[in-house]
Amino acid sequence: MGIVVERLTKRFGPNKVVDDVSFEIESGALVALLGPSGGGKSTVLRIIAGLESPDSGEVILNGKNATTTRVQDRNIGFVFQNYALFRHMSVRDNIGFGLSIRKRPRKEIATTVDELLSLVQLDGLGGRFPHELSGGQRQRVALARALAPGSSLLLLDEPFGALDAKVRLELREWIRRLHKERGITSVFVTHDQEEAMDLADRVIVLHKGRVEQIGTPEEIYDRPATEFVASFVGSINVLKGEVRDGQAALGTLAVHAPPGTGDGASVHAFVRPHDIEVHTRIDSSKTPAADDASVARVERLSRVGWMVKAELRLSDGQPLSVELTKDRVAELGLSEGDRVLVNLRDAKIFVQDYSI
Ligand SMILES: Nc1ncnc2c1ncn2[C@@H]1O[C@H](COP(=O)(O)OP(=O)(O)OP(=O)(O)O)[C@@H](O)[C@H]1O
Repeated sequence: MGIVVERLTKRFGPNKVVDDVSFEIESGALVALLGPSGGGKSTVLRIIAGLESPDSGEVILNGKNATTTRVQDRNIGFVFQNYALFRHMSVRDNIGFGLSIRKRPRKEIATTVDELLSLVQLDGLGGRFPHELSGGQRQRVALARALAPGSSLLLLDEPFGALDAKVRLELREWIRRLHKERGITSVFVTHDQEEAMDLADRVIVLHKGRVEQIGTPEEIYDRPATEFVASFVGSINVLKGEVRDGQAALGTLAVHAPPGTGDGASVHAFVRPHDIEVHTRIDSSKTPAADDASVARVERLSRVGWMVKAELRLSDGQPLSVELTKDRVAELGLSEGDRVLVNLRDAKIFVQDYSI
């Protein structure tokens, strides 16, 4: 099912929780609504589901205006964070619930439930009750239940929220698999950027009720449209400066200015920690690229898995976070207090004009 959301607005009392939100989701896509808590993600999802009505704007499902269509007529499966299973019903009855209320023949219900039990690999557990299942299993029942009525759109609101890290990863695999096998348009809400980037083929970043950016995970990561996106998704250095003679002067560092910016324009450069080269003076004699390097002091080195995070301070006082492999740190013989030379890899820097 394709979704078009057009200029949605929703207020709760004085708060504009959804503020002129528009986006399109292609049929069969796996999309994340990503943003910090309170950004309006759940409200947007609930409006698509028909559980909430917008103050203005439209929801178009499969080319038809569905803004006022009743929930039960939208053909949508919904999965919540807290499973929301019926406690007094067996797994089978939970999964078959949507079909029972639609008065489907018993035989059809039994076949569909069997099929779904095996899809979510819970064969043999149909007679259990929710309290006899683990968190991950319960969430798989919730998924199966959402799929049972043959929904062509699956909406998942923080579906992994209540689960521990290992089960979250497993369930991520589930969603990936289900999505691949069934090709159902799926939209999930998350505040976890890693989860969104890993699972979704498109990400919609929502902040304070507004769309900050829509793109593939790569676009969001490599070309953040706003400073908010840059800092929310992955870690990044923000260096502030201004354009002088076609160069973005960022304190002691300089990179190419973005096209179309004139002298005096104020710019922010976003640089990922792993896109910064570090040399020692001795090492730099082998590296011609170090000509335009800037001097920095190593303030702190800390291990993060197989990487080393180095907190540097440029000679103009700006902090700079750098990530290096352990091997590179050993090769440079780096320790805290050392003076080093840093290079920004020009091609990896995203410079934004903030003067307008
Ligand atoms: N029914 C409601 N009545 C009043 N305020 C609400 C209601 N639903 C949501 N809100 C408020 O709207 C804002 C956005 O909520 P929403 O749940 O859409 O955000 P979210 O991005 O999904 O955040 P979270 O991850 O915390 O759920 C919040 O400030 C919330 O308190």
